[in-house]
Amino acid sequence: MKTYNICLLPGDGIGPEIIAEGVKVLDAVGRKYDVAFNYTEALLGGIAIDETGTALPQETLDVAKASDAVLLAAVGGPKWDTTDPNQPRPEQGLLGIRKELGLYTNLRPVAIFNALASASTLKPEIIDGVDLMIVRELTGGLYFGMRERFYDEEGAGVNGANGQRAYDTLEYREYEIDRIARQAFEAARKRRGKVTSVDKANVLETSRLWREIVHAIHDAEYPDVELEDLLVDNTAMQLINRPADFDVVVTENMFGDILSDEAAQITGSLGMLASASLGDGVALYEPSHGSAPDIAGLGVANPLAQILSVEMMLRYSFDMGAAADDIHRAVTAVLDEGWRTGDIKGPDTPADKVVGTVKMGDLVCERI
Ligand SMILES: NC(=O)c1ccc[n+]([C@@H]2O[C@H](COP(=O)([O-])OP(=O)(O)OC[C@H]3O[C@@H](n4cnc5c(N)ncnc54)[C@H](O)[C@@H]3O)[C@@H](O)[C@H]2O)c1
Ligand SMILES: CC(C)[C@H](C(=O)O)[C@@H](O)C(=O)O
Ligand SMILES: [Mg+2]
Repeated sequence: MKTYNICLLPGDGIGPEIIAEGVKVLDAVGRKYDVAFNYTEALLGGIAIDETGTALPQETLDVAKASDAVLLAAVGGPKWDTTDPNQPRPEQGLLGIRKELGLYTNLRPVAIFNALASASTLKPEIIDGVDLMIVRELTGGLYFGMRERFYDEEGAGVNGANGQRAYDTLEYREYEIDRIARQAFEAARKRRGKVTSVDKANVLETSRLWREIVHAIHDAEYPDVELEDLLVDNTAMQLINRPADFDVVVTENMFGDILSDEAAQITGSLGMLASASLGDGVALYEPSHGSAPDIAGLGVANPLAQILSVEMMLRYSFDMGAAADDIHRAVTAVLDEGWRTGDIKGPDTPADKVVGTVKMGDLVCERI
């Protein structure tokens, strides 16, 4: 029997609740296709800080690197929120594992499930036909540049300030832009053949370099793909104005973070947005949303972004396209039958169709 080893990182908040549903779905697929999934759970984020003092313990990294794929839920929460730069933060664990595993490509598919059209913030005629893929650069930019907090004389005393100062740096190397641009063009060739490259080239030097490199690769190797440039502020507006016009959207780390939460709302909820983080080795799959501390422990979180991340794992890491299709079909069927978690229910959803995290996972498994 084919066996895959999966590193599980439940993390914090709703993390343990939703990852359990992802595992349930994997097991359902395993039974159907006679494949065994072995799980090794490891610590990441706030729980890792509590138990080991660091958000990314070496042991977690070792388990992740030795696995065939990593399934992550979410990290963070108010318990560990601090503005003290000397205190560990859960998010450092997430950024650390992305960097250590070299996961420079983050794919965030924004597809509409027809049954959820009424859950979208946007009008039905605007979301009709929306199917876009955000290709977010994940290991560079502002998230990983030099940063510092310090005191300096200049600002001290002005309006009573005591002179604190801080900076973050936004930096990109040519090869980092080159490789993410290729990922976007390759994705576009498998989709509808269009790439929108999002930057802020009217202001930022990194964006001007980004634009030059994206165009050079396009002209030399992907002339068959349609390429458009769009400034990030305009993109934020166009995403809710004409979302169906986008196919592949490629952008730097922070713009991608912001635009993907915005795009999630087109689908109805952040609880629907899956993601795959890919590099040259083991890949990591996680929902795009966070640990949702406001609903943690209540059993009401939507597990579908996690389950759809499992779908991506089967497709990208295990070459199990048929099983991935089964998951997608099962989720579609459950939604078509009217089942909803709280975040995607509409004014017309009957109360007996509103289910919790575990029930939603069960419904998907039954249809696999
Ligand atoms: N990948 C990650 O681990 C990740 C991603 C984003 C935020 N975070 C962290 O999560 C913590 C909370 O951040 P936040 O509140 O800004 O963002 P969040 O994504 O956790 O939540 C935003 C809103 O969406 C809702 N939501 C999110 N996922 C949901 C789901 N599956 N089902 C139903 N509703 C859902 C939440 O209840 C909340 O109202 C912070 O510590 C943040 O740093 C982690
Ligand atoms: C938690 C945070 C560091 C993370 C990010 O900004 O990358 C999250 O918002 C995401 O979108 O995965
Ligand atoms: Mg985010």
